[in-house]
Amino acid sequence: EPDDFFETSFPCLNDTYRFYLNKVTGLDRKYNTGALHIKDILSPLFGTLKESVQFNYCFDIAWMVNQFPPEFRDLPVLIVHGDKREAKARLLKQAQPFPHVRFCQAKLDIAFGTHHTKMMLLWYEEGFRVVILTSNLIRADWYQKTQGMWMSPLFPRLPKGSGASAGESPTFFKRDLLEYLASYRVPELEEWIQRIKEHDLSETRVYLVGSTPGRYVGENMERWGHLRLRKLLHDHAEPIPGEERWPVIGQFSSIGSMGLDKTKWLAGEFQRTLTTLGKSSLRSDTPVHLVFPSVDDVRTSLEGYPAGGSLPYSLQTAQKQLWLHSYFHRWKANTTGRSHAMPHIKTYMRASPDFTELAWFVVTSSNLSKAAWGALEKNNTQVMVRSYELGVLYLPAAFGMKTFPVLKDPFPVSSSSTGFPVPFDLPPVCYSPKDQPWIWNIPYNQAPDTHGNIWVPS
Ligand SMILES: O=C(O)c1cnc2c(C(=O)O)cccc2c1O
Repeated sequence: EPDDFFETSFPCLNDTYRFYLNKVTGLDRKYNTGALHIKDILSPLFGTLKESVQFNYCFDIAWMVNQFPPEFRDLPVLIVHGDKREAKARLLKQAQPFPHVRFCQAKLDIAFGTHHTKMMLLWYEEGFRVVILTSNLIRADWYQKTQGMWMSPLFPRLPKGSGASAGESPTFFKRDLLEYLASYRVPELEEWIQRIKEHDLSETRVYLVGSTPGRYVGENMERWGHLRLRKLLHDHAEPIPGEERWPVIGQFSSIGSMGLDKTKWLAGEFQRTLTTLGKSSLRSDTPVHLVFPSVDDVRTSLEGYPAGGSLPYSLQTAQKQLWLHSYFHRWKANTTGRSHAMPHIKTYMRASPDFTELAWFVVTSSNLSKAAWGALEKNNTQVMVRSYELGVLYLPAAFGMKTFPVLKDPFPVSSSSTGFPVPFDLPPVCYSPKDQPWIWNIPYNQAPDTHGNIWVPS
């Protein structure tokens, strides 16, 4: 069975949580044991590929084709993207030399919406696998950044004639994945919805947290974005004594416009979601730590200032919300050797006051923005989501635990550890008074980066 192969070929993978970081070039090898490159994900050791779908935002088609092993390199690949007009034309032109690469344009009918979702559907001779990740399909996203993924188990085919509800997981992942795919309302995904129905996804222990553009009312308000997360935390997490002292941590690589003060969205509806545990919710006294790289974090990174090209926080947005910057903490990841590998991963979690336990953990494509998570409108009777996003929620109950212990030293990996491998250092470290959040469209010419260069955006 390939999963046994999985064990023998990748003995150092953590298959408790199936949460992996991307390999980073230039680190001591110790910090890459148990990390995966895209070529590892597409390796025959994980299954004998027949066809795949790549949902993403940014694509280098020639580079992507080259990441498949030669024996899989001309198998059909469907690209699900959000490009329109000239951008769509450029994308399709990239695939001219590759007739096996086809395209599906996701509908983006609400302004400023983007197709951020990053997911691989891998259909093998042996079954089916899903990967939900944070990396674009471009070389730079797999080189010297901190990125993450959830890799599903190998889902075997169901016996012929199995009922529609067969192969469901305790977290209803199968239903939720099918609903997410159906939300695109495109013919190209129909055959994939059918294929997934024929497979057994029952070993899945994570909950799916997606966003699909739209304006939702009534029960539909809880299907996507942060109200989906709130519903899951309400239904499947337990209240914790003294929970108001359990900090929320949000970590992301971009930031949207969130209004003139914290009550407009962040400390209101979004914090109400992040502080929900069972019946209890908005704890306005709960500490909220936001992790976003400072200018110096970027300047001293492996990539240098160019890392900031993937941290698109604009001056226009930043200057409208200076109140936000008091929440900010540095990017520090000595635990994974990734302090100088700038984050493109996005994670959210609820930690104990001493940061030794987690009440839950999310890895997702969603940055800190209303577009991604949704925002309430019309006196809280409607929620508006602009973008496609996808992530997974880890809840201790789904792993037979009350909380997740935080794994102190995730590298080298132990395959059966019950500690959760949080990718950056806890507790997060506050910005010093001199620290500034990275802003990508202003010059930095006072201090050279690791490559001796300055940053002067055009
Ligand atoms: O991974 C993504 O989904 C994603 C989306 N957008 C951007 C932008 C932008 O939207 O201007 C700029 C730089 C990087 C990204 C990026 O990495």
